[in-house]
Amino acid sequence: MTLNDAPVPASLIEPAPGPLIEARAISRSYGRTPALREASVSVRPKEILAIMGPSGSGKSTLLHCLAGIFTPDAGEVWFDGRRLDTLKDAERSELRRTAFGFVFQFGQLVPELTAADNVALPLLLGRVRRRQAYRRALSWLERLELGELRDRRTGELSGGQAQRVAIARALVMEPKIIFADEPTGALDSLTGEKVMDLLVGQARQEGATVIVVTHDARVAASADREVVVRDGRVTDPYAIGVSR
Ligand SMILES: Nc1ncnc2c1ncn2[C@@H]1O[C@H](COP(=O)(O)OP(=O)(O)OP(=O)(O)O)[C@@H](O)[C@H]1O
Repeated sequence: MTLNDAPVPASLIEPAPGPLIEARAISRSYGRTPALREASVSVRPKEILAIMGPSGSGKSTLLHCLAGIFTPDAGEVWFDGRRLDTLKDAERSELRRTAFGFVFQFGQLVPELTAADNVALPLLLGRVRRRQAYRRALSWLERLELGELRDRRTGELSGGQAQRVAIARALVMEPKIIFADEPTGALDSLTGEKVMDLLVGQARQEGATVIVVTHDARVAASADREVVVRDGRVTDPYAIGVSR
């Protein structure tokens, strides 16, 4: 076979997929405090992106704007070919409920409910039948090695167990994208590493995109790419100081 007969790799024929989610020069202030200044970032489908940067630099604000929880004062947010920041509140809430999953630092679980109840909850709110909702919830709890704790109230779980329940609850809806804000911030380093491995491993299996805000370089190391936020702007970690 000559070089000319060699099959052309698909990556050279097919264009790289466009971004799944993108912030275009977004700015956002809290009163007179600017938190984001024309920040831009784009994330490809199935990519795991870590957002790092000093305290107060605007990481959480960026994540909240990407997730449609906050609306930027200027700039645009695009998700899956649709402009997110100009959607009506009801449409944006529906998108958040169906296509987005969230894992925050303190899980945001309902402590009086059991692990199974917490994971089934988003399905029940989406009108999935009770029996099916619990079947799916239990299968996710098992995937996250929590099957035995299904009937335990989440207020009585350890931090690491609670974060795994929060991951199960985020993934049960089969979201296209998971937003995680310091998901391991309240855990010791070993537990944090395990929780992050589970989040990344399960997201990869499901083909979900993950955007994770973290201070922890080990958490960032399990991402495909990292960006750094400084003074409300996103900079490439390999070209510090260059605005994108
Ligand atoms: N609710 C608020 N009201 C007023 N200012 C706020 C509010 N939330 C954030 N800020 C300010 O906006 C800026 C960016 O905050 P943000 O929480 O996005 O940063 P961060 O990088 O996530 O910080 P950290 O790593 O400490 O969580 C900071 O100067 C912060 O003090």
